[in-house]
This record gives sequence, structure tokens and C-alpha cells, in this order.
Amino acid sequence: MQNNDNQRKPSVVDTRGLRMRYGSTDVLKGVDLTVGQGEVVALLGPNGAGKTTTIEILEGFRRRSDGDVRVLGVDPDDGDEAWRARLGVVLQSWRDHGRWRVRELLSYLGMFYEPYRERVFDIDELIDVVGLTDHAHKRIGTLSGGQRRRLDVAVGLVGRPDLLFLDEPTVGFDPEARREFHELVRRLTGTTILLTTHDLTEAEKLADRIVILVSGRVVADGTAAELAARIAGKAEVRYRLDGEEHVLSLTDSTGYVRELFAEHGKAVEDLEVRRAALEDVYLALVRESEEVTA
Ligand SMILES: Nc1ncnc2c1ncn2[C@@H]1O[C@H](COP(=O)(O)OP(=O)(O)OP(=O)(O)O)[C@@H](O)[C@H]1O
Repeated sequence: MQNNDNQRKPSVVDTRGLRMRYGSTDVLKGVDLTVGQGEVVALLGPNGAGKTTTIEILEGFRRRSDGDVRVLGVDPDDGDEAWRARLGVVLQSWRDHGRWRVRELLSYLGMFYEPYRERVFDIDELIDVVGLTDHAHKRIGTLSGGQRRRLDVAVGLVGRPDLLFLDEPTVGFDPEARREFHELVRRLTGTTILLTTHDLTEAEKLADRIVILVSGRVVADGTAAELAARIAGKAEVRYRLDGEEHVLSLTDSTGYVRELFAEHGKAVEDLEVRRAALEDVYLALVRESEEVTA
């Protein structure tokens, strides 16, 4: 993880009042988002929150309805080939190149970047970074889902992008493939990454900063620790006393437990104190925001 000192770093992504309207429906309602140099930012939110729409606008795939947007200092609506070559994009859907071989496809794609980039990835190094060395000469159609996704990342990285977009990178993964993928992303130290996910654990594991988007609005922006601090101090205390189960949500859980033992000693059984987790904050924020916009 890199640190979250984005004040001193130039912004790679900067949006102010970003709006998107499809027909008569407002999907993005004034999104302010920054991603600093070298930061890994997760755009987290439930289905339909507007995550994909946001990154498609940043990638220059969709024209926004309103607001200021700068990606690598350029308005994506005016982005040329040289600007596009500085971005790495890993989309949600797999575009099949099943008959190509891994190394062959990456070498071919690398050629497109050569006129624009001083240094494209050495293909064997890239294949090694994404953990596909043993599969370099295999046809893509024979790779497992997890291996294909790693190839997707390699496709996104081949031009050594200044900014990498990962849209819901681990959807449909089993736990092992997800863990391997997280390790791969963590190895990309120094790469500026904007990823979308609705998996809170993924956001917490990978991102320096989490931006929570609900119904087209940013409802929280901070490190996992900062977001969790919103409910800091609250804890759930559970125990059994004389066969009866007690569950309490308390601010001073330590003081409560001390008094509980002073009064009941060994009669207290199955004591559990659980700090309110980031998940509680996330679910509360989503619930609150959905109620406001309903
Ligand atoms: N081309 C389109 N025309 C009309 N509405 C659209 C279009 N694309 C997306 N939407 C709507 O915009 C809203 C936001 O969609 P978006 O795909 O950006 O959300 P998301 O947060 O990425 O969701 P998910 O996690 O399900 O991918 C949804 O209500 C969706 O139905």
C-alpha cells in the first residue's frame, strides 16, 4: 500500500460536479473524485450506483452530461491516441481472443503502444508479473477463469500505463482466484489504480482510499481506517449469564465488561466483544443514502 498523502501529489484523476443523465434519469448527481499519483482508489457501491458509468466517462468511452473532468490533465472528451496510450483498461467483460496464444497476443498489443510510450513492458517480464509464465504459449481459450483475468490485467498493463482502471476485477472468482488476484494487484506498487467493486473486503485489501458511491453520489471518501472511525468506539458485547443470552451495543465496552465480571465473575460465559467493522459503516451509509434518495 502507498500512503494517502494526495495533497502534495498531482492528481491523476480529478472530477468536479460530474453528472450523467440517461434520458430523464440522473445516474451521476455531481461526483467529486480525485486520484493522486501512485494511489490505489476503490470506487465502492451497490449495483446501479454509477461506478461503471463513472469510469467509462474517465476512460473517454462515454460523454458526460455535465461537470469538469481531468484525467492525466486532459478532458477525456478531447483525449487523443497519445493520451489513450497512457491509460490501461481492464473491462468487466471478457473479449475473447481464444485462438491466440498468451505471449503472442501481448506482443501484438505491445506494438500499438510503441509509437507513444518510451518504454512498453518487456513481454516476458509482464507475463511473469501476472503469474502466467507457465502458460505463455497456451491458447487463451484453454486458460481458467482466474488465468484469463490475469491476462486481462496484462493487457491493461502492456503499455506501462500511468493510470490503470480495473472494473469489478474479481467478479465470478472463487476465493483462491480472488486471493491470487489481490496479490497480483499488490505487486503493482507505484501504479496509479482506480478500481470498482461491490466487495467491501476487496476494497479494504487493495485500496489506499475508498470512495463510496450510492445512487450517483459520493457518500464517503477516506481510508478504511477513517471510514471505520465514523463509528469508532462502538462495540457489540455478547455473553450468557445464567443460561440467558445478552447482546448490547456499547461505547464503553471495556468499562461494562469490567463491571460485569466484578459483579458476576465466573457466571459470565461465552463473552464476545466485536468492534463495529467497516462493513457496518458501509451498510449504514448505503441504507441512509438510499432512504434519502428514495
Ligand atoms: N446506456 C445506458 N442507458 C440507460 N441507463 C443506463 C445505461 N448504462 C447504465 N444505465 C443505468 O445507470 C445506472 C448506473 O449504472 P452503472 O452500470 O454505472 O452502475 P454500477 O455501479 O457500475 O453497477 P454494477 O455494480 O451493477 O455494475 C443503472 O441504473 C443503470 O441501469
